[in-house]
Amino acid sequence: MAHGDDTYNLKEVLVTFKSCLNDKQEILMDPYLEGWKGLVSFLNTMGAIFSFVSKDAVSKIQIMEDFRSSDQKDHYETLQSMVSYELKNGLVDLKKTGVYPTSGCRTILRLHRALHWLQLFLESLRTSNSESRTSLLCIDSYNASLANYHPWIIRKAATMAFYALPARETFLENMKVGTIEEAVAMLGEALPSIVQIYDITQALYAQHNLLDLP
Ligand SMILES: CCCCCCCC/C=C\CCCCCCCC(=O)N[C@@H](COP(=O)(O)O)[C@H](O)/C=C/CCCCCCCCCCCCC
Repeated sequence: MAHGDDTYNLKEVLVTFKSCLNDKQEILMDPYLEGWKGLVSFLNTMGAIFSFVSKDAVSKIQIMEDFRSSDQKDHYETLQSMVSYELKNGLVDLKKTGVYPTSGCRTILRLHRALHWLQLFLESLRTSNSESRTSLLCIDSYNASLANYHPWIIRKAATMAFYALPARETFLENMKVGTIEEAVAMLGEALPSIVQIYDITQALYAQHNLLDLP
């Protein structure tokens, strides 16, 4: 799926997240980035109001894809190998932004925080009812996660954009995975892998004191 490609199949995207773990419970970079690219394609259908979000996600995906096509690509095969390689070689700005403003570790940390938002949002979408407002579900999930890392101006812009989200039933229909009930069931199937990826990444970053990278 290319950047900015507006064709998407959310079922495939969420299945891609399922394929992120290898048998050593390491997170494979390529399907992780593929999953994000699919989400961005879906986001692009939500209107130009989200283009500032989409651009930021695309630029972070691109940074990681550049690592994956560089001479050092093997070190970026999993999140675990990336952390070990970058730390061993002093390639991460640990305290303040300096020589490595776009290290793999800090770039993945931004996507990882966004994955927490996604997890909360999908869970609330799944368990809400037809009366619930998607915009409010999204605002609540955002405030409980990503917003804590964003300055006032981004929080304001994000909140305004969330009000443009369609009603819950339209949103679920836009997912194009069948009926509303089927879309809800698909969220239930996809969430455990997203939670697992989030938890493994969180533990990896906590173990190496990387959760506050500038
Ligand atoms: C099955 C249902 C599907 C739900 C579909 C969700 C689609 C979401 C697609 C992409 C999510 C966007 C991920 C955004 C990554 C943001 C990373 C970040 O925090 N970046 C900030 C910090 O970066 P640095 O400056 O330190 O490099 C950056 O400042 C942020 C800029 C843009 C604003 C980010 C707002 C994030 C809101 C995320 C919610 C998206 C709303 C989607 C609504 C469906």
